Amino acid sequence: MLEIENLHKSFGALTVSHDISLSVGAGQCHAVIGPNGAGKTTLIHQISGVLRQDKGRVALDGKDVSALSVWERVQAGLGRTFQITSVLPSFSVLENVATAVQAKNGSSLRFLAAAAREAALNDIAQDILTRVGLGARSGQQAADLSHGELRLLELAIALAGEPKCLLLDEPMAGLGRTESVALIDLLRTLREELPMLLVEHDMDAVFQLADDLSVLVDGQIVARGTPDEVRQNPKARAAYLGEGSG
Ligand SMILES: Nc1ncnc2c1ncn2[C@@H]1O[C@H](COP(=O)(O)OP(=O)(O)OP(=O)(O)O)[C@@H](O)[C@H]1O
Repeated sequence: MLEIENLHKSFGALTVSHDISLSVGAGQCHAVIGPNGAGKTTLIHQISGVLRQDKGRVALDGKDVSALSVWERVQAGLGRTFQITSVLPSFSVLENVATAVQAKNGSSLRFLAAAAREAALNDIAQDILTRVGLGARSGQQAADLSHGELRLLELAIALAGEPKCLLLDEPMAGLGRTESVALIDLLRTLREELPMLLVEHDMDAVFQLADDLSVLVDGQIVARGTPDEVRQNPKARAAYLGEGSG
């Protein structure tokens, strides 16, 4: 579903992505882990279109999206959650999601009268909110949500775009234990129908969610495989898991 081929990016003399290739298949979660400064954010930014790669290619569902803008990639089906929140704080929770539903489906609902269109958008938004566990919070102003609820709202906004693949950039950041467990459960359910590329520091989340793992160090993938394979890989243990290579 998502294919990254030989992505290469330098900032001046510093090469931050060295010919990175990886793929995310249908129904799969592929996680990228690595120490601070390894180049994870730079990689995600090239995939989402925030940064343009020097070389290489990003393809979504067989279509080359390398030259598209961020918004064009979202329209092509690349959903993403942001480390910096994309929520509109003065809007209600429902309005935040309904706005995203409208951006995706507005033209298909244009034949409806205004009131019916609004009801249809709200119904779709409410279903998505229920799915992520925020159904009871739809009338709240987004500014009143807790940090954990905001992360769920971001996810709901991403789902409203009906993505073919989801980029998750540190979704567990700042969550408490209970919230993390709930989000991991939700992502496990979503993974069945929505392939994901996950960048995450929380190893509990990574090992519970990932089918495939790539370990990024100094802009290069030094190990890859299933979580169990990576756990056993001396290079991965030495580079990231904080153990000796023996
Ligand atoms: N715009 C930029 N100009 C110059 N150097 C940059 C730029 N963006 C990132 N870097 C450098 O690229 C390297 C990789 O940064 P990046 O943020 O991608 O790492 P990361 O793995 O996401 O780190 P973290 O886990 O701390 O978020 C770092 O050395 C960083 O200082």
